[in-house]
Amino acid sequence: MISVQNITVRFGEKEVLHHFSLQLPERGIVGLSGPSGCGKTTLLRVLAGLQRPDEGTAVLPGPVTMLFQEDRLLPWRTAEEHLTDVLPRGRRQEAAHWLALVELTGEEHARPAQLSGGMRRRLALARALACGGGLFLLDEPFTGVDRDRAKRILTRMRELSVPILLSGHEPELLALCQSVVWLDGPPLRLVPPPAP
Ligand SMILES: Nc1ncnc2c1ncn2[C@@H]1O[C@H](COP(=O)(O)OP(=O)(O)OP(=O)(O)O)[C@@H](O)[C@H]1O
Repeated sequence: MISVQNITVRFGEKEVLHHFSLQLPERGIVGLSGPSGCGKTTLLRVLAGLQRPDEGTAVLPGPVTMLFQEDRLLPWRTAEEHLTDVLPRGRRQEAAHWLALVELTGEEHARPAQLSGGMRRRLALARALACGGGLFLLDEPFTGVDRDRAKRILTRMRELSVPILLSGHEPELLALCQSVVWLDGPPLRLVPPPAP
C-alpha cells in the first residue's frame, strides 16, 4: 500500500504540509488539487523520495515514475527517440502506441523545438507513461493542452489501470479521476470528484 503517514514539511518558518496522511489505491487515478503554492509539488516530491519530510513517513513498496512540471525533453532527440530511449529493448515497437495515446501520431521525427508547448507536454507525458512501472506521479501533466484533448488522453490513461497521482486545476479533468485530494491548508480533505 502506497501511503504517507502524518508528514510535516517545513521550509524555514513556512509549514507547507502539516501532519498530512494519505493512502493511495493499488490502481486508478487520484487527482491532487488546490491553490497555487499549497504544496502539491511538495507532496509529489515526498512520494518520489526527492524531499525528506521533517516528520512522518512515506511508505512506497515499489518504484515511482515522476513527470516534473518542466518537460525535461532532450533537444537533439526526436519524439520517437524519446520513447525508444526509455523502453526496454524488446518493447521499442511500443513507441507508436504511446505516441498515439497522447495524440502525437505523425510527429515521430519532430524534435522538441518543432513541437508546440502542449505537444511537448504530451511527449513528456508519453515518455513518463512508457518508462513507468510502480506509482506514477504526474505534476500538472496537461499544462498547455486543450481541455477536450486532455480529457480524451486522461480517459485512455484510466484504462491503463495503474496507480497515478496527478496534480491539476481543471475541474473537468479532476472529474475523470477516481477521487480527488484537495490541499487547501489544514484541515486537508479527501473528497469524491465533482459530478461531470
Ligand atoms: N525548496 C523550497 N524552498 C523554500 N520554499 C519552498 C521550496 N519548495 C517549495 N517551497 C514553498 O512551498 C510552498 C508549496 O510549494 P509547491 O511547489 O509544493 O506548491 P504547488 O501547490 O505545487 O504550487 P503550483 O500549483 O503553483 O505548482 C510554496 O509556498 C513554496 O514557496
